[in-house]
Formats: sequence, structure tokens, C-alpha cells
Amino acid sequence: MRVFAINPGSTSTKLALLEVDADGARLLREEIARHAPAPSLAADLERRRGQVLSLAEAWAPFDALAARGGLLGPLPAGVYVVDEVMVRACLEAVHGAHPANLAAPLALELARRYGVPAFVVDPPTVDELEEVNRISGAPGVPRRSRVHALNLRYTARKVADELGTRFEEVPLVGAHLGGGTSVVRFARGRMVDTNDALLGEGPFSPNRAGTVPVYGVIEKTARDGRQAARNFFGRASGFKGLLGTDDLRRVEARLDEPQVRLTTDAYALQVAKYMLGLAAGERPQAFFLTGAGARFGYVVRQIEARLSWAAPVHVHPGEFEMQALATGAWRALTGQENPKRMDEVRHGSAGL
Ligand SMILES: Nc1ncnc2c1ncn2[C@@H]1O[C@H](COP(=O)(O)OP(=O)(O)OP(=O)(O)O)[C@@H](O)[C@H]1O
Ligand SMILES: CCCC(=O)O
Repeated sequence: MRVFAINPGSTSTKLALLEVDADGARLLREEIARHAPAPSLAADLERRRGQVLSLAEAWAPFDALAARGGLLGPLPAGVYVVDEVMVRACLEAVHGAHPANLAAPLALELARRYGVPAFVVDPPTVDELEEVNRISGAPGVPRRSRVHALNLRYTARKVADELGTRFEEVPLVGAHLGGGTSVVRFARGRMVDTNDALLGEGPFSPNRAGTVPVYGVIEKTARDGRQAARNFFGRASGFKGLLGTDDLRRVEARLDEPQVRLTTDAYALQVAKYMLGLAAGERPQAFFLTGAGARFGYVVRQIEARLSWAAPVHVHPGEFEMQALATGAWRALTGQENPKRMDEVRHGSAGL
């Protein structure tokens, strides 16, 4: 079966054609286009659409489309049918704007053009938090789950295989080190404790603040307003705010500068502290690290040194989102997973 996968990110659009069967997904073609930030989602959609339509024409035929879901509100993990309800939620940014919101609209357009089904797999707003992990300590401000669910769930399955056990049975704690930093505890195949990698909780990331002292948030918002504070903590903080770059390769090249090393040590320490904190919920059989940032050897060694006394650390650098998308579509098309519809399963409302 051939699957066309669409994965728009903040800095790029990743498109791939994959061959999938029971042994897994293999890339037949892949193209990654880099983009500068666009002024609006609508402008961004127009800009990416041409590339997607022309590659679809070049790569047809395919049996299904698989799209990275955007901010869809809290949902159970799994495969979703792309429909009008989903596309509207994405384009109107009902649960927030993110470039991944463009995936479903593009997939639906192609699905109609080529007469094939379209699916979203494990969107970033998958929320499987246990009730005890929703409580934040501030009334009316529950904790929320917004993480790299697609890559983390796919990698957790791989780690379970490496351990010779089943994903549904093995307690794991994993981190995705990417543009955002996601940390997750898996139990019984579910993400029972996570952070909000987009805004407000967890380790800092290339350009996001992660958890910060509340007094700073109050001051910044009072001084500059809500939108400026959102941009500051969500785009202009982390390595970008502290060192002037959100490219970890550049950070790696400057590690002999004391301030760069100190900031990198703080990042590695924060990731390790959050992972060990999650391990308090249940001792993991293994930790794992994934995402492009897991190619940063110095950071990985620092984290390993802090975790390995508690459990082995598995490292899977890079991201496997295209394979995860294609295998999700394959599961739906072969009847191994019953695809859900977004409006049937919603369980709560996520603010922005
Ligand atoms: N080989 C590498 N060594 C060190 N850092 C790397 C390497 N490759 C990429 N990175 C860094 O990893 C971070 C995430 O890069 P990526 O291109 O995956 O961004 P992204 O797609 O926006 O992230 P994500 O969707 O995973 O949040 C960037 O800071 C990037 O510089
Ligand atoms: C929340 C996962 C996606 C991202 O960090 O951009």
C-alpha cells in the first residue's frame, strides 16, 4: 500500500511517499521545503499548497493520505478520519494556531481530488493524562497535554520491541528533543503524564521557555500585553532568547564559550529532572530520547549520566513521523484500527 504523508512544521513542510505493509513503512520519496514564518495561517496555507499539489501529481497513485494533525483540542490517541469538522477547527484555529493545522485541510483537498481516504494520526493534542496528573495547584488552571505524540508513541513501540516486551505492558519515560521539548510517561500503552511542550510547562527548548517562575509571567504580561507575552515565552525564549540562536547545531559549535556551555548544561539538567520527576509516577523499565536534538552528543551524554542509575537509556535520534503517519493509515485501511471522528470522541476543551 502506498501512502502520501503530509507534515507541515514551523520551519518546513515534509512530504513523503511511503510503501507500507505488515513489516513497516519504507520511504520511496521524500521532500523537505524550508519556510520563513508566514503572517497568518491563511497565507501559510496558500504558500505550501502549490508544493503539495504538484508533488501529489508527480507521486500519484497512492492509496491514502496521512496528515500530521494540528491543535485539535484534547483527544484520545489514534487514527482520525479527516473531515469537514476537523478542517474547520484547524483553519479557524479553535484550539490555537500551529503550522501543523494546515495538514488536514491539504489532505482533504487531495483526498477529494484522488478519491482516496485521508487520516490524521496521533495529533499533538493527544490527552491521556490520568486524573491525578491534571491537578496543577491553581484552581481553574488544569495541567494539559501537548506533546510530540506521533513520534513519541512510535518510538515507545520501538523501545518496547528492543526490550522484548509489548508497548501496552512496559512502563517507559521518553523525551522528544525538537523545536519543542516533550516529556512523557507511558503506562499500559498510554501517555498518562506529559508536559505542555507548546506553552508553559516542562524543560526549555530551542525557542520556548518551558516552566518559568510565575512572577516573571505576571510582570511580562502586565507590561507588554497578552500576545507579546505569548510570543516571548513561546518563540523568543529558550536558547534563542538566552544565546541568540534556536539552532542547536550552532550551539554545539560554540560549546567552548562559558555561557553557551552553562546554558546547554541547564537544558540537559532540566530534561533529566523532568524525566526523573515523571519516573516518580512509576519506575520505568527504560528511558528514551528522540527528536533531532538527540543528535547533540554532549546533551545526550549529560542526560544519560543523570538517568542511567535509575534505568537504561535508549537513544533514537531524529524523528520518525512520516513512518508513524503511514503505518497509522495502514492500520486504518487494513481494519486493524477503527479510525475515529473528532466530534465523536472529544473529551474536554483546550484553551490556546
Ligand atoms: N545533527 C544535529 N545536531 C544537533 N542538533 C540538531 C541536529 N539536527 C537538528 N538539530 C536541532 O534540533 C532542533 C529541532 O530541529 P527540527 O528540524 O527537528 O525542528 P522542528 O521540526 O521544528 O522540531 P520538532 O517538530 O521536532 O519540534 C533544532 O534546534 C535543530 O537545530
Ligand atoms: C507540541 C508538539 C509540537 C511542537 O512542539 O511544535
